[in-house]
Amino acid sequence: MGLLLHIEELTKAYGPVSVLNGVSLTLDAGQSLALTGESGSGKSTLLHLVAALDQPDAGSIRLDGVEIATLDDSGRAALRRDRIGLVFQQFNLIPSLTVAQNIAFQARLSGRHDPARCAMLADRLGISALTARYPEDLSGGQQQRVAIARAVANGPALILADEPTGNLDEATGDAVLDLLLDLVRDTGAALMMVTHSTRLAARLDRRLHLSRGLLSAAPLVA
Ligand SMILES: Nc1ncnc2c1ncn2[C@@H]1O[C@H](COP(=O)(O)OP(=O)(O)OP(=O)(O)O)[C@@H](O)[C@H]1O
Repeated sequence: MGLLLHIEELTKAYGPVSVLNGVSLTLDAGQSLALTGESGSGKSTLLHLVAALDQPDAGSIRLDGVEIATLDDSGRAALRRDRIGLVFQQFNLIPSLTVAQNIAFQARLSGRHDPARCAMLADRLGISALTARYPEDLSGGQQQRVAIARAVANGPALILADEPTGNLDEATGDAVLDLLLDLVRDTGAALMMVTHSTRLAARLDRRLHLSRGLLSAAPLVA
């Protein structure tokens, strides 16, 4: 499968605090990448830049050959809606919508709502019995799984997941990663996943470690 994401020499500072100092990486369609690094090392910052939610100070991010910096606001919104599945640490579920409506939300916006796929995802994530409930009636781990279902409901080319198993017990976290890796295998999506778990990171195709604003190969066992 071909190159999907090409990041070159990315830098980002917040005021005097330099967070990314020249980050480069490539990711192929159908490939999974674990991103590790200490708290505050810039992992979320990197995902935000790739998701076009924030702009780098310098460097290049190309998705399918398209330089994200050349897109205007609506182009970036379309990219997030149609090509990228985002799972962030804040789940950002819509309180006035049920679980089922939350899961379908992004897919409906992009005109790709598929009820059978939503049902399959809810089943795989163990939240089928919760679809009529509202987010405030769910535990943190249940909300996290709703956010994951929503992120992948419309078959994104790139799944960006920031600690997607952070609120889950080990067995549920394993099941969530099983689903993400099945989607990578079955749909050819690429997965970039931040995790603090070396055990989970070991199940992905590649591992990179972010430290002092630079990426390096992460050891299999920390
Ligand atoms: N909007 C912002 N304004 C100022 N500083 C920021 C902003 N966002 C992040 N930072 C700083 O950038 C650094 C990297 O933060 P980031 O959230 O990317 O780290 P992280 O590796 O994802 O951490 P964690 O594992 O704790 O989630 C931190 O020092 C943080 O305080």
